[in-house]
Amino acid sequence: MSESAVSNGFSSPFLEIDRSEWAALAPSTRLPLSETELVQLRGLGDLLDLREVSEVYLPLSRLLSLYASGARNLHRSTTEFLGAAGVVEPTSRSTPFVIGVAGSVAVGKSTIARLLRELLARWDDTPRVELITTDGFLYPNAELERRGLMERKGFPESYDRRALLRFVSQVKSGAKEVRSPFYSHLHYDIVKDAEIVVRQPDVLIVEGLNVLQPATAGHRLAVSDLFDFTVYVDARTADIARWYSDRFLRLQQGAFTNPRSYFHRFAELSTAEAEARAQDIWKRINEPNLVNNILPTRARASLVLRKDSNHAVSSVLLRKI
Ligand SMILES: Nc1ncnc2c1ncn2[C@@H]1O[C@H](COP(=O)(O)OP(=O)(O)O)[C@@H](O)[C@H]1O
Ligand SMILES: CC(C)(COP(=O)(O)O)[C@@H](O)C(=O)NCCC(=O)O
Repeated sequence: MSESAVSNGFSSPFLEIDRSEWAALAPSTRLPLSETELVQLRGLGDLLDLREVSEVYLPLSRLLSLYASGARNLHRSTTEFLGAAGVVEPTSRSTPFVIGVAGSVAVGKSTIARLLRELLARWDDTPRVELITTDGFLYPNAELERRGLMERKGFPESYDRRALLRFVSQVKSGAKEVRSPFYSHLHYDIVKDAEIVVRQPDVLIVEGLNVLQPATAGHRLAVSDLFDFTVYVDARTADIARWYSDRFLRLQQGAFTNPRSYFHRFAELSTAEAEARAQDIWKRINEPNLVNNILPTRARASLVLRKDSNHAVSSVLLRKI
């Protein structure tokens, strides 16, 4: 374990835990996930194997469930304290523990968020876990076009940040049922009349590129102010660019062949042309967003997962408590 240097010369707020130390944390409990369940969670990747799950993500899910129980205990004690003076109802219910998952396009956020949802739900303290992605809060394409932002999809200004903040505030304050709009990667747009409904979970995971952004001038709060814990998924930019391109090529041979896909016009490209197209989108949109908007938020995370070129986590940076 060592002090980390994600901090511009200041004494680092993080403890850096290398892979083998972190793996030693894996509880002796049996992995609460079968091989079949795991296969369903893999998404498009082949490397997310049982070893990675048990050495990295199982301890992480345990740590998160400890933080969630800690928050619930704190709520219980403060309710008792404030309830004695009649300031709050003694029966006031603990509100959901909210986890943000941030990082570049194609770094593996959705794979990790889906896995954490499954693992967390298997711990006794956090059985009800819901997951939303911030793409549901992108402005619809028509509005992005009106604002001249079609080339900036995924940049902070391409989201309806007020609606996202309202959504998470409502979940966090214990509302019975809260609705999020739905974004389709197939249509590359918000789908009218579709929605995701969140009903008082124990844990809400909010996954998205920009969830760690602080409030901008003139705004009192950002969604990051409502998180109880945040995870930043980190890797070398050149590796992420390759993962982006690999995923693009796989989609080109799969989802893009669907005539309803926004990217159907790319289905007939040769591999070299498709690769060039992926690199062009990466260079014009996703890399500048990573460098200018996403990376600068890394030091705000509660925990940073550092991945190697094959997606294996090489170290974990945990904010000192
Ligand atoms: N742990 C992993 N092992 C192997 N491949 C992975 C892993 N995580 C993600 N991938 C692959 O990397 C690409 C990007 O992952 P994804 O979760 O879709 O990223 P994001 O949600 O950040 O855009 C996908 O092709 C995915 O299958
Ligand atoms: C939909 C996204 C903005 C990601 O949104 P998120 O859920 O992280 O808020 C991104 O996957 C995307 O489509 N970016 C636009 C550039 C591109 O097509 O890769």
